[in-house]
Amino acid sequence: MRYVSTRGQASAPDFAEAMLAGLAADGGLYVPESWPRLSREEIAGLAGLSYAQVAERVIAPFVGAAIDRAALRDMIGEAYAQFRHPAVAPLVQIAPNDFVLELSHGPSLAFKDVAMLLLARLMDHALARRGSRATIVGATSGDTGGAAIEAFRGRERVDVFILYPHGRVSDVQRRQMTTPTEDNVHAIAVEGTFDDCQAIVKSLFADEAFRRRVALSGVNSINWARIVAQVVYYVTSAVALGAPHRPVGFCVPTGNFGDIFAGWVARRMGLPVERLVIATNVNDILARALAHGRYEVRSVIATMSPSMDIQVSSNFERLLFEASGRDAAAVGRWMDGLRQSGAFAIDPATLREITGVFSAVRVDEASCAATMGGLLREAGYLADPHTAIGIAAGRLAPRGPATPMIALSTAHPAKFPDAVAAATGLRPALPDWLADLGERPERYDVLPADRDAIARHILRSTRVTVDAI
Ligand SMILES: Cc1ncc(COP(=O)(O)O)c(C=O)c1O
Ligand SMILES: N[C@@H](CCOP(=O)(O)O)C(=O)O
Repeated sequence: MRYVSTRGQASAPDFAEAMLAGLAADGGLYVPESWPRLSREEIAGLAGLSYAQVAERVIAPFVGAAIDRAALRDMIGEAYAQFRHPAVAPLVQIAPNDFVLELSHGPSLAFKDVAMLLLARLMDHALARRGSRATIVGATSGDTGGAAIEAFRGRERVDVFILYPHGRVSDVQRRQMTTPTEDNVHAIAVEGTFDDCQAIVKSLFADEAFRRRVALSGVNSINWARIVAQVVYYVTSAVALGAPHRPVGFCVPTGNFGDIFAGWVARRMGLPVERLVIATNVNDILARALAHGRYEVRSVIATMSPSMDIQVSSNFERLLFEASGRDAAAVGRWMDGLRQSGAFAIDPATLREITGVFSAVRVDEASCAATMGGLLREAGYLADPHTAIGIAAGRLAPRGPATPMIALSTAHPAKFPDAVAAATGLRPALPDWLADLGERPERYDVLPADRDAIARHILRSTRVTVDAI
């Protein structure tokens, strides 16, 4: 399978190259040249299979000949054996037609584990075949960092640098990044927002000399391999509720738009998804964009769902590319507008395509807290603030009366104990393997939101430079 960039000026010959590149050389994001399809019969045939078996069938067409099928099967098997629930991503019913898809049974207690544990194995495999190594640089608003550090810690072929906004992640999220002792992982507290961190990462990717010098790669959802692994749970959950014979809706707590874009991919492959609901907190750029056709960056507001405190929602670019009929020139103009003035207008035809499938609902802090409290009282369900935003948005979004709505539970409540305790009166405890997290020594560097300072820090610290390859 060949991959093309959303900006039209770069391509990758296969899955492995697209994965190792992370971001395309023209600044765009990779998507497959064509979309694989799952027929109704193939979808029906997934019923009763294990999560790993479904994952292999969904992921294999995107990987093509780049990785041997038996090796892919082994890596998938190993990755999903790390989950603490036999179903990997179990569905919980909270009302007659409302379900929660729990994605936080992995080692870092967030949905990021689903993709990251596989990505670490896929990258190792691709690097070993090339006899090379990589420096991974990622930005996190809280969860990607912990999952990436967990998945890549101690791996010989990669050094990992994670940029997070200083003082804007929860204590548990920070400690997951700062307490691992392996010397191939580095946490950097950036004096800025997540958007600053993400902009710095993108600008490092745009620096060809730096990119080559450190063999740069990425683990954010700008990396196609992240998205493809996330498609799987849309398929397993829809099939569990009757697909292909019964359509479903999904509501997804959204920040960087990677998770919900994976839902769009599942639909594009043939899964009967009636509606995809973008759930945002008060950082509502996507809700405003869908309502008014204008994507306009504002200042980030800190909330009790910090992982969604994002303005520049990277994967929206992939949706714009698809919804505009793969008009790379238009995407280039929109992204130029965003860089120059912090805004762009979406043309009416593209907006119609988007709103035909997606709805967007903004959930404020009071509704988020009320949803957490109500869920515990009425359904006995303890949700974290991100999940609560998804559930609240699903209740407010337009839907057919018979269509089951699946809210994605993206994090474990114990990652946000203060917010959960304030809303419910219950303070969730960390699971056994993280019980002493608060006592482990921390190790991190604090740096200004300055691209050059961060580039120098990475160059000084990485063991991977082209001279060393
Ligand atoms: C707990 C949690 N929920 C939701 C999101 C938003 O997901 P996405 O960035 O894929 O839209 C994130 C961050 O990515 C997260 O960590
Ligand atoms: N919410 C994310 C932000 C980065 O998203 P990604 O999916 O693009 O890695 C986080 O928790 O770090």
